[in-house]
Amino acid sequence: MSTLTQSRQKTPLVVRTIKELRETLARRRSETSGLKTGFVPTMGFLHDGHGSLIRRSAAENGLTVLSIFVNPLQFGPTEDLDRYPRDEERDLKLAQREGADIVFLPSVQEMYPRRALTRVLVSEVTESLCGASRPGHFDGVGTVVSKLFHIVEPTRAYFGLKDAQQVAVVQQMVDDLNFNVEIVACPTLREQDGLALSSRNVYLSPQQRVEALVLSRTLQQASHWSKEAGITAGQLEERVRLALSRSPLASIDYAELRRYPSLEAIEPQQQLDEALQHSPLLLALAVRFGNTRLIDNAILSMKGA
Ligand SMILES: Nc1ncnc2c1ncn2[C@@H]1O[C@H](COP(=O)(O)OP(=O)(O)OP(=O)(O)O)[C@@H](O)[C@H]1O
Ligand SMILES: CC(C)(CO)[C@@H](O)C(=O)[O-]
Ligand code: BAL
Repeated sequence: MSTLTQSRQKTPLVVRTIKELRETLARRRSETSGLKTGFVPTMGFLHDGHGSLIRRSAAENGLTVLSIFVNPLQFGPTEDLDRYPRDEERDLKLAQREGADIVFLPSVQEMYPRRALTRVLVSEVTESLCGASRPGHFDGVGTVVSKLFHIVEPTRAYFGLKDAQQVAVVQQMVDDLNFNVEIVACPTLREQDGLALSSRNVYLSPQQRVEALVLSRTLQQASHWSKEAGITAGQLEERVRLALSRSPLASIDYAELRRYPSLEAIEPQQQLDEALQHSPLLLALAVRFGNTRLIDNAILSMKGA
């Protein structure tokens, strides 16, 4: 990864209002016909996982818009909205380095100026995993992503597979509501030791940071176990929970195998090789270390797929 001090790109334009963003986009589009817009929605405190999304967008589109907005609607009342990490100056340097053209940084007042009465609710795919353990979370995500898509009108939007359920929810919403945007699902970037990059990693104490490796380590083991002849979904989940529970600081929120992207449940007695003939499977983990909740996952596909 290049250093934050490198600045080979033009300084991105920072825009804080919807009106200015719309006017800027209209101007750029009228100057260049057929201009493709890539969009990377984030909550800021950017890391190289975000960087990989911005880089890909910049490589695939004439214009890249990055949004940084900590969306209150997707946080539960006891969650970390108030202490969510923020560093605008550092974010703008990373945005510049990775090739963002416009950074949209709205205030809460700008995004939700009046009593907001409309919500975008996606059913079924939101009812398990993070949707079950964070009630209302995906209503907030669906609502803000819809608003952002209406404001930016992107050709393509880039989302990370670390949040695999979010990708499934957004794709479902785009299909159901006929948003004219291509959703691009991007692989999870990891630290050298395997920990998935996440803004919330900053909350971890040194000891929790070491213990947090149990997520990626267990996912790797699970990918080997999934290839054992005759292993069932229930057996795999059981081994995964046992491996996670060996870490003294880890408290399991969920560790589940589901079909992907439908997120349908799998019968525990179903053999994996049989289940995989119908769709890929998502092995999704959410684990707490003290007050910090981390997620990670692996998508299992048929051999050679
Ligand atoms: N390690 C990563 N690799 C690839 N994409 C990522 C990674 N981490 C986050 N993203 C993606 O970046 C986008 C913005 O995510 P967000 O700003 O919530 O970052 P985050 O690191 O996931 O934060 P948090 O720690 O709060 O979950 C999402 O599409 C998310 O999936
Ligand atoms: C997509 C998103 C920016 C919506 O607030 C958020 O859920 C995130 O950062 O993944
Ligand atoms: N990356 C998902 C945003 C959230 O945890 O609220």
